[in-house]
Amino acid sequence: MKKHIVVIAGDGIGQEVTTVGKQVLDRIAEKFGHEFTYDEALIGHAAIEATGNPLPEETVTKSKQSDAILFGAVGHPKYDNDPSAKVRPEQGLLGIRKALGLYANLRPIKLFDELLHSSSIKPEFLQGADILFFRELTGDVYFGEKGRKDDGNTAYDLMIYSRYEVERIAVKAFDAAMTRRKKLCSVDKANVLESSRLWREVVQEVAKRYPEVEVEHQFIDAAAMLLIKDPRRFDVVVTGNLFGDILTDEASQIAGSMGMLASASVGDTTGLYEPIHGSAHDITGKGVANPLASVLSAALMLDISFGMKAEAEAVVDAVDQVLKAGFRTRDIADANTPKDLILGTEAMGKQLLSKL
Ligand SMILES: NC(=O)c1ccc[n+]([C@@H]2O[C@H](COP(=O)([O-])OP(=O)(O)OC[C@H]3O[C@@H](n4cnc5c(N)ncnc54)[C@H](O)[C@@H]3O)[C@@H](O)[C@H]2O)c1
Ligand SMILES: CC(C)[C@H](C(=O)O)[C@@H](O)C(=O)O
Ligand SMILES: [Mg+2]
Repeated sequence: MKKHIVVIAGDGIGQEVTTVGKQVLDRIAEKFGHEFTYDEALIGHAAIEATGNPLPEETVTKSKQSDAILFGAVGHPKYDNDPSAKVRPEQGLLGIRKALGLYANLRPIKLFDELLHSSSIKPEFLQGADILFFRELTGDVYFGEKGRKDDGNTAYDLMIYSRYEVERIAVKAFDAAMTRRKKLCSVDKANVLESSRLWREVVQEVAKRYPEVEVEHQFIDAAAMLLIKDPRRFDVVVTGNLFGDILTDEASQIAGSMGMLASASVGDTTGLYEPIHGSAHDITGKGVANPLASVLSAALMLDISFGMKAEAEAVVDAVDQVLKAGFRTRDIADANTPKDLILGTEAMGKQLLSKL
């Protein structure tokens, strides 16, 4: 199959990890007889530096014309420490999600067996944990009206959801639950927020179309607690943009590290595949970032956008083999990991390629 992929590496470790993600895609193409062509596009701080705009029009055009997008990360300390900055790298990411109508962000929480004992959570609470988050991605407080009033002394971000926005993400989540363990947990704050009461109402309506799915509703505060206390109780979780952002960073500790969590942002058009982590200023340029989230995002691309199941499985299997062989990046190593098995980004990539 011929596929055209746009690589939007972005900022910080985004550059380092997408290099490995792309190498893995190349190896898959070679191994399975596909032809993948690539283009690059700017976003975030890198785009601001080059064009003054965190999301140049050209990036949107190239993305729309592609078959899939491999995304790295955006962010720069310069803006994190300057709340008054009007132009920010993160606007690039939010903008491309909106421009491409990528309303569903699938974040699988997959714990590789080999990492069971290196997690900060006790293995007896973790073994067998397997959660698929559906984070709504183009609505909520992220995209509601925002601003300042009273001479800048009051600020607001409107938390807003429309029925159709909740319905379409709920349908995707229920459809996925039907292919899994048929359990769905919807997370909101309906005891306080009106937008959450609409959320719950719509999820209850959609649930009637899926009588086989066992549905529970949890408030975000309780869900955050249950995720650590008993991760195995969850199968599919559907939630809003902000709650999903926070809960999945928390859930990264079930998988071992932020560097292990991949995601697929899908909707109306071209899918965008992005690790859940950011540009990680603290390790940028050190060559120690874990590339597996990018590699596993590439696997999601193969599966979801290209329908290449065997190819996707080959990638996940290679990750599994590398971990079984004992190799670790720093973030997933523990006190028992021999020093010579702790690899940098590039060396981890080489190990993966050797398994493919
Ligand atoms: N999708 C995105 O592009 C995205 C996501 C989150 C944060 N950000 C941006 O990234 C910047 C840094 O934010 P942050 O520090 O809150 O979050 P972060 O995800 O960048 O980093 C959080 C912690 O996880 C570690 N980490 C993250 N990815 C890793 C990897 N692949 N391997 C090893 N360790 C990894 C980092 O070193 C850091 O200690 C900010 O500017 C923020 O806005 C972007
Ligand atoms: C950088 C930021 C805009 C982004 C988000 O909040 O969606 C990030 O945290 C993520 O999880 O992809
Ligand atoms: Mg996040």
